Amino acid sequence: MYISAQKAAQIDALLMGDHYAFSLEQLMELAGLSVAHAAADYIRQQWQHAPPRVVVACGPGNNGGDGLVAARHLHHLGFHTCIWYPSGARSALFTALLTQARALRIGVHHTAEQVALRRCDVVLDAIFGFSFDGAAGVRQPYRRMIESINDSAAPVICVDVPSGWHVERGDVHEVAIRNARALVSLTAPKLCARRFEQRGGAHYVGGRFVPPSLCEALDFDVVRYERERVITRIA
Ligand SMILES: NC(=O)C1=CN([C@@H]2O[C@H](COP(=O)(O)OP(=O)(O)OC[C@H]3O[C@@H](n4cnc5c(N)ncnc54)[C@H](OP(=O)(O)O)[C@@H]3O)[C@@H](O)[C@H]2O)[C@H](O)CC1
Ligand SMILES: [K+]
Repeated sequence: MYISAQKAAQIDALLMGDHYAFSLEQLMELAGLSVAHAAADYIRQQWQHAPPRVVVACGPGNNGGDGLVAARHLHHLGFHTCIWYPSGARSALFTALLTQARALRIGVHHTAEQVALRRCDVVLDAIFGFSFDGAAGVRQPYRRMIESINDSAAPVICVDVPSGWHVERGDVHEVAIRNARALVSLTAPKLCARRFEQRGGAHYVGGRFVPPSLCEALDFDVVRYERERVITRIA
């Protein structure tokens, strides 16, 4: 059920290989849509009367891309959303995702000061996913970003892996997201999700697009989803 960082990368490579032929754009859209639905589900359960502003903190890789997509879907689901994106777009895909967000008048900010994170906000953590390497610490500006999220004491919903956590061993690094309340695992939970569950966090899985034959080939469980939902809550 819980997979290593290596297996997560293998799943991605197979999905985008000749046999399944998904594009990165497709996978990111499906991932971001799942994240938005899981975040909306969690927020609606926790804040019944005054939905908070959702600050989507995006890192430099595809985890950040999932965040850019999720911000747009959260906007369509009725949430007040803004994007915190310190890096520049690294490809035409990211430029397009930023353009789509701006066209919806979603604010795109570069610095902590511009975002002005408040205790009553919810942070969607899309800083690092399964390719994070914490051996030499977290490089700037992401170190500062994680520290200011921790300082704000805002509750955090994490995309795929809580940022700064070791993908397999969990919360073992000095600089890491501390106030993680919910986790949205994409495709299949990574090993660190076990530690997350042990702390009592809400755990969702999104990935209702993974061909069962791929689960069989790489020996991981097919996730069961109810009715037409794109996510399922497993803890
Ligand atoms: N299968 C799916 O459902 C899909 C999941 N997706 C999401 O993609 C991420 C994995 O994306 P990837 O681009 O491989 O990597 P990350 O976003 O996790 O991070 C890579 C970037 O982070 C930088 N990095 C790594 N370590 C550090 C560090 N210690 N300090 C600072 N920066 C760091 C790294 O920089 P390099 O210079 O080292 O290259 C990268 O820029 C997965 O988790 C899902 O969320 C996809 O959307 C596809 C579908
Ligand atoms: K993350």
